[in-house]
Amino acid sequence: MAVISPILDNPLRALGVLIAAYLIYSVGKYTYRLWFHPLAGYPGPLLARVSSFWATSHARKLRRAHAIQEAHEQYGTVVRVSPNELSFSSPAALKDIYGHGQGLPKADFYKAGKFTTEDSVFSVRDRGQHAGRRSLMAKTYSQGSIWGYAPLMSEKIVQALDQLAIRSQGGTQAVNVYPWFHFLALDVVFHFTLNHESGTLRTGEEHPIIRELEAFQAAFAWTALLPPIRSIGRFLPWATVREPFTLLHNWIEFCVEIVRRERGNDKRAAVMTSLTEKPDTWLRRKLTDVEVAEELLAIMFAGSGTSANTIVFLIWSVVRDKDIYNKLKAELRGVAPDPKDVPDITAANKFPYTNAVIMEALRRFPTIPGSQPRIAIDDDLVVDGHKIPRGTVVGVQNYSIHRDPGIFPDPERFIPDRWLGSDTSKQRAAFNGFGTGPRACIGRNLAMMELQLVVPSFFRRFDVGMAPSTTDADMVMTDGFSGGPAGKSLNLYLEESR
Ligand code: HEM
Repeated sequence: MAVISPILDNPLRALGVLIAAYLIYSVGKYTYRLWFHPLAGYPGPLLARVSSFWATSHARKLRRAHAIQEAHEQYGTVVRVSPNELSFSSPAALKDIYGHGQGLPKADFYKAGKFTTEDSVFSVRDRGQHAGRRSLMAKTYSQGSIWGYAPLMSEKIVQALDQLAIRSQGGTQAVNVYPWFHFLALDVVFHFTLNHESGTLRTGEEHPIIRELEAFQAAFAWTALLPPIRSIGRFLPWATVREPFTLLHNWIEFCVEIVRRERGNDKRAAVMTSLTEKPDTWLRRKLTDVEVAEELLAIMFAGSGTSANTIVFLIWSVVRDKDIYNKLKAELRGVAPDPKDVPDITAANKFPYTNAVIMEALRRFPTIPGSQPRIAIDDDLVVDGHKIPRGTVVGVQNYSIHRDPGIFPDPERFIPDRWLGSDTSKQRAAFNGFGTGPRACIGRNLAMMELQLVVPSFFRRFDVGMAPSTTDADMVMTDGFSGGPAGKSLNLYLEESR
């Protein structure tokens, strides 16, 4: 006490002691992380090795995946991207992290991926709990069930293309197709989950849920940075923080209300039936209204922007390359005599060049571009030959593995032919657009069907020209966990084809 009281008596001296203590603590922490941490031997940007600030600052600028890719180009296939996180970029790592047995559990990062206070199949981290929830829905997402939904999806595609045709006035007016493919993708998942149409395709007016979906991205980013903000965000005085959480709250209320209403409806959507009828094997009871709503919210988020942005990037890539455009048009003229036809899904599944274009769009523009972080829970984990300490966060980001020049030569170029050779097994082993293993995309069949129906229908129906108002900067991919074009616009001239 005799030593402390002269310090406490003098506020300036007390402040100096506090600052000195903080500096000593920080120097100690950074020295440990740099030289004595179990990951100290891994290369990476200096700031990333001592602090998570490097990764979070790039995340806030929506370019975390790009920064990590630059680090891979500089340091190789394994990079330390945070004091406790390694990013890998090899097919072997894909198998080691996501593929084997049950795969590694998702990292705490996914806690931010909850809409309500409950977990969904997307956010849940426990492997047993995940298996229970996923098995409830697996049949609804099988290819057989999804293909049964093709006629309804085709109707929606015709609605969307008709709206584009009206707005393009015979090819004389540039049309921004970006919102229309978002309306379409949203209406598809809306109908799939809620058995209702959102109305946007008929009226051309944005459904409030579109803004609410966008708001979730901002809320997700804030929550990943500062978890407690999730419960207080909508009461805060700052509009930039308050607004996304308020919109998110409205969206949750809307979904819970629909679940309450739909439970007793014998014409409810198949996904709703699968979530409400049988007990969850892990919980050993049926799901509550909020738990069902959480699943629906997750599906709408995971299944709309991802598909829509893939379509937008694909169209842009095709229209700017005359050879690819002509090859695609030639294939489609050969298979669909009527330009206004939406093809049958069993036929569309086999259009060779169209499917190569789709694969190349999913490779070049993976709409989940960043790492899908997992946690090492055992002491004996080996990833691509590296022994990984327990507790380390590990991941492979699609933005990087899809740009491996050894597997995809000239990776920045859009080259559908790379999917058409006699042996494409190397490319397919490195393709991770829908994830790998037990946590891979449950909606893959729905997304693929959407791409396989939209792409031929759009390019068969229209002769397409790029409007000069579309710039390369508009089409730079942002990474806000899901990736999209920065400018949120793709302006095109669309003339009815013959
Ligand atoms: C082109 C479109 C799509 C792409 C590129 C895509 C990609 C992915 C990827 C990479 C994952 C793994 C994420 C992770 O581990 O963090 C994932 C998971 C998931 N996706 Fe998709 N997705 C698409 C469309 C859809 C659709 C249409 C739905 C639903 C209707 C959907 C629902 C989900 C769900 C629920 C998960 C979590 C699965 C689990 O953890 O068991 N996705 N998706």
